[in-house]
Amino acid sequence: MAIDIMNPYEMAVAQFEDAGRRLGLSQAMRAILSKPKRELTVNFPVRMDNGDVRMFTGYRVQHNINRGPAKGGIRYSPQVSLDEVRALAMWMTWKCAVVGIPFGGAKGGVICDPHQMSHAELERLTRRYATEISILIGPDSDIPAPDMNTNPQVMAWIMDTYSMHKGYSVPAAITGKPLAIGGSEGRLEATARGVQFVTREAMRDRGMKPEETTVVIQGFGNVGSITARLISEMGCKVVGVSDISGGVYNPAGLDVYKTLRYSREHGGLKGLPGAEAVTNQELLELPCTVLIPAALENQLTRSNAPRIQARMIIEAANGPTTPEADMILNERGIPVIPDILANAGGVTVSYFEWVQDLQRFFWAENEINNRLESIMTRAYRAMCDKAEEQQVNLRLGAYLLAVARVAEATEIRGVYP
Ligand SMILES: NC(=O)C1=CN([C@@H]2O[C@H](COP(=O)(O)OP(=O)(O)OC[C@H]3O[C@@H](n4cnc5c(N)ncnc54)[C@H](O)[C@@H]3O)[C@@H](O)[C@H]2O)C=CC1
Ligand SMILES: O=C(O)CCC(=O)C(=O)O
Repeated sequence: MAIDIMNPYEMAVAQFEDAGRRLGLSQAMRAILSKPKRELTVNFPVRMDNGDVRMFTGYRVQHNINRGPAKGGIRYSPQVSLDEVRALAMWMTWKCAVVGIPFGGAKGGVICDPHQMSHAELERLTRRYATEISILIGPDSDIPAPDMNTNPQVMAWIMDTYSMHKGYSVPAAITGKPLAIGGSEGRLEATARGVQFVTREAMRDRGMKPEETTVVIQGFGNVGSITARLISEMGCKVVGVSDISGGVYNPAGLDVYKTLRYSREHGGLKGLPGAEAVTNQELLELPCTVLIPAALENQLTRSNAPRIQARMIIEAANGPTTPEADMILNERGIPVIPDILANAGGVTVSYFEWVQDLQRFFWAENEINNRLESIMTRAYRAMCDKAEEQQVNLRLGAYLLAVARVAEATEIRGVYP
């Protein structure tokens, strides 16, 4: 591990502690909120297509459930670790609190490489993992959703497996499902749409005109690729994008629709005609107005933060910026719109999906998008006001709001003596 790459859980605790100290939370409250409430590790067998049986390890961590049922995605990746899932669960708690939706925070993960598995293997892995974590999940207790390398199909298998155990369909047990089984209009685009609303507000505040704004996006999956489309529809010029295979750059602007089609047809961005190939590290340091990390944690570190040329960073990924990089960017006057706010559009529409499933009453897409816009812009404004009032950066502004809400719920429930 490179020296400036941080353990994500230590990073999440450091960010929380910063807010906890400033809020004057008691030692007991800080101890409660810095630890996950429940952690489940499951080791389970899956029969592979060649007949072999392989063991897999998965996790489901609930950080806090004082404001409502636990909520958060499931990640499939060879790099998943318990500390990563702990961090992602804690970030979910603050995310739900900062946008004011009635959930606590959770996250799940399975150590696997879905790109090396067949559809049938992935289904068997998913169903077995869902069974193993079914002691925690449910519409009133813990509601999973997609994250990296999981999608509506995976959510459908989890919903089906959970429902098979119950003996009836329980759509509200999971969100991010296909529309045919109780998914919500707008959920697929929701995280990116939230990123777009927040980017638009942050640009307006700084007098950045879309036609003069260049954007670089790291990650071209659900969040990154749809963000690229929505941002270019806003009139901004997307000059660089990347995926795990590397990045592509054209200072004159990429044709986002052609790029999307190329990536779909070729299974990635590598070799995109009319663009210069760059590495993911080079991509982050390209000249641009707005940089949007939309892939992984630990991308902006103390090593590259001094060389970032963007005038503003929007964290579509969870945890892309280490606390050291945060300090450097802050000193350099580069605002960072923090993950817990910037990418909260996904969980916000997951909340709408859960409500619709519980009521068996579905809303139109424009209603979803309008409600999302109003929640995201209100939360963005509240974060800016808090940061201004306390003379702190935007991450701390968002944390002060979120942590205070979770601490208040914890205190008022009297869950500690
Ligand atoms: N899907 C959702 O609704 C939400 C996702 N997020 C966060 O957004 C980020 C992206 O998630 P999704 O788009 O859902 O995942 P995805 O699996 O759809 O896409 C991930 C993208 O990142 C790229 N990538 C993977 N490893 C990389 C590396 N080492 N360097 C550069 N690129 C790499 C992949 O090639 C892919 O293009 C994650 O941090 C996730 O936690 C946050 C909120 C909600
Ligand atoms: O939609 C959800 O419930 C959670 C999405 C997620 O995992 C995230 O916001 O990081």
